[in-house]
Amino acid sequence: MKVIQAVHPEDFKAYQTAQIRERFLLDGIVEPGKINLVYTHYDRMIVGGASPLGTELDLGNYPNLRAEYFLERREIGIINVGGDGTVTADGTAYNVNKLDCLYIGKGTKEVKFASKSADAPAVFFILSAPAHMTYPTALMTNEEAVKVHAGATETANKRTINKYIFLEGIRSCQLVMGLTILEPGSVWNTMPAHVHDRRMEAYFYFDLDKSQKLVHYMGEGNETRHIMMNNHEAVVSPPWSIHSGSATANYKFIWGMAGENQDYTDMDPIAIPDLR
Ligand SMILES: O=C[C@H](O)[C@@H](O)CC(=O)C(=O)O
Ligand SMILES: [Zn+2]
Repeated sequence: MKVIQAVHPEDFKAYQTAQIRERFLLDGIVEPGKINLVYTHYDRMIVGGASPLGTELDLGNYPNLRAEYFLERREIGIINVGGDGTVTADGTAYNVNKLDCLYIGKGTKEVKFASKSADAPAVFFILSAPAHMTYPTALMTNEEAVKVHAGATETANKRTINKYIFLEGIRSCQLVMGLTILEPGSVWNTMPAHVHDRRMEAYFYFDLDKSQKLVHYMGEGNETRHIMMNNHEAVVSPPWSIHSGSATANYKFIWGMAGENQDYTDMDPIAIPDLR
C-alpha cells in the first residue's frame, strides 16, 4: 500500500508541479480488476478504489496496518460510481448500485467487492479511518441521502450536496462522507472556498467526460496552487488547505473527512475577493 506523508504549509509554498502531484494527487486508484489503496498520514485516512470485473475482489490485509484484519481497528465507507455491484461484509451481501453508500463498522473480518456484470463494472470508491468502537453496518441509497441545494446558475456553481455518513445519517466514529452533483453548465465546487483545521478531506472526481479537465485548487487561502485532474482521480486536502474545483464541463465528486469532529458546518469560509 502506497503511503502519503503530511506536508507543512510553509514547505508547500516552494513546491513545483511534480511535487504537488506526488504529495497530494491519488491517481491510478481505479484500475480494472484491482483494489488500490493509499495510506495517508492525514488523520490516517486510507483512500482507494475497488474495480471488480468478472471475479470478486477481497479487501485484504496490509503490513502497514499491523492488524489481524483490515477492519480490526478501522471503519470503512464505500460509494459506487460505476455499474451495479455488491459488497459482502462477513457473508452478508449488500446491493451497492451507482451513488449508493455502504458503511461497514469496526470488527468486520471479511469484505468483498463484486460487479453484477463485467460489461458494466462497478467502481467502488473507498475511505477508511481509525475507529474506537463498532457502529452498525448500514446501506444508504442515493434516494435516502440528505440533499442540500447550493449555488446558482449565475455563478456556475449550482449543485446538490448528498450526505450519507454524518451525524444525522449513517453514524460512524470519524468518517463523514457524501457526494456532490453539479448541474449542466455549473462547473465550480466549494466556492466560496473554506478550510477546516479540525479535519482533513479527500475529493474523488467522477462522471467527468474523458475529453474534459478539472482544475483542483489547494493551498492556504492567500497562497493557492492548483492540480490538473482527470476523471476517477482523488486528491487529499490537508487541514490548512482550501479544496475547490472548476472544470471544463460539469461532473460529480465524492468528499470525505476524518479528524477532530464530525460537524459538517465547522468550516472557516474564505471570501472570494480574499483568495490569492
Ligand atoms: O467540507 C465539506 C466539503 O468540502 C464538501 O462537502 C463541499 C461540497 O461538496 C461543495 O461545496 O460542493
Ligand atoms: Zn471541506
